[in-house]
Amino acid sequence: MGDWLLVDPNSRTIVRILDRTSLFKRPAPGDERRVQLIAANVDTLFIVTACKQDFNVARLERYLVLAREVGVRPVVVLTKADLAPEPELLVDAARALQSGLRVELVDGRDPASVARLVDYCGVGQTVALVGSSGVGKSTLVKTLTGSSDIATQAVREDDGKGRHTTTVREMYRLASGAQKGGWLVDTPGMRELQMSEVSSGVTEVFDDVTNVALECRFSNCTHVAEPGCAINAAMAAGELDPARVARWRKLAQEDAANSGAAAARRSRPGNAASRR
Ligand SMILES: Nc1nc2c(ncn2[C@@H]2O[C@H](COP(=O)(O)OP(=O)(O)OP(=O)(O)O)[C@@H](O)[C@H]2O)c(=O)[nH]1
Ligand SMILES: [Zn+2]
Repeated sequence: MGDWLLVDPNSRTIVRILDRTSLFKRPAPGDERRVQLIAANVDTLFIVTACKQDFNVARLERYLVLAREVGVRPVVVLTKADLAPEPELLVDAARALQSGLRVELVDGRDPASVARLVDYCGVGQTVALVGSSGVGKSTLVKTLTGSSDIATQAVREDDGKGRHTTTVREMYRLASGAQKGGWLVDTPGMRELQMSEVSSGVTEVFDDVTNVALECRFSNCTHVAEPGCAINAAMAAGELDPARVARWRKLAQEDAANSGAAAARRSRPGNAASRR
């Protein structure tokens, strides 16, 4: 979902699908050699997390890696601001993860509070939501679409026979005040994205660590006990946070393992036996 189509206004037929500016995809369930497309042309990714128990730096970093890899702008949306004693501390913790990272603190139920997100939601903009269950994504959808009943906000799609049918409610029209805005994607597929083939995302989100790693004496340094390891030296000198280094290592290893498995699946011949 999320493709922009060039449509002939007279015949109302599709002329072509416009080139995608971004694309979230994953291995297709059931046939992992194929890819399933999840959302195209997303401009902004709202990484939704609640100020309560849900707040977790490692989880935020995972979503930041995905955003970077796909090339969409990440915005951390901290919900349930009204329930946290000192939400500003969490805002600071999130901002520290990446220079220039935008972090917005909201009470998702309050339109005045959610209004700070409208800049990302204008006409022509597509926003996608990610975040754990219960953090307040549906509540944000309701407030951002200006509807108390999101069931009425279903996307209308052409069914190919010239009639409009109402399909799955995973894409919503945003409203900025009385004006129509862009589009909001809230699909379960976004919750099942994997850390696979995201090595450039990992490198960029953890550039504080990866820049130091460039200084290691051996280019294939594992940063465990090698002589001349710049990562170990920087941790010893208090210049790198060992916890962040550990999170980087875990994500990089997870990505390498998943990416290797994905490449192996693709190279496996399909139905080799039946072709003989
Ligand atoms: N106090 C407070 N409660 C909120 C806020 N945002 C959401 N809630 C409440 O949190 C609960 C969960 O919100 P949902 O919007 O259903 O969460 P969700 O992320 O859509 O959850 P899933 O559908 O399971 O993915 C609901 O009871 C909301 O009313 C907020 O900013 N402040
Ligand atoms: Zn090293």
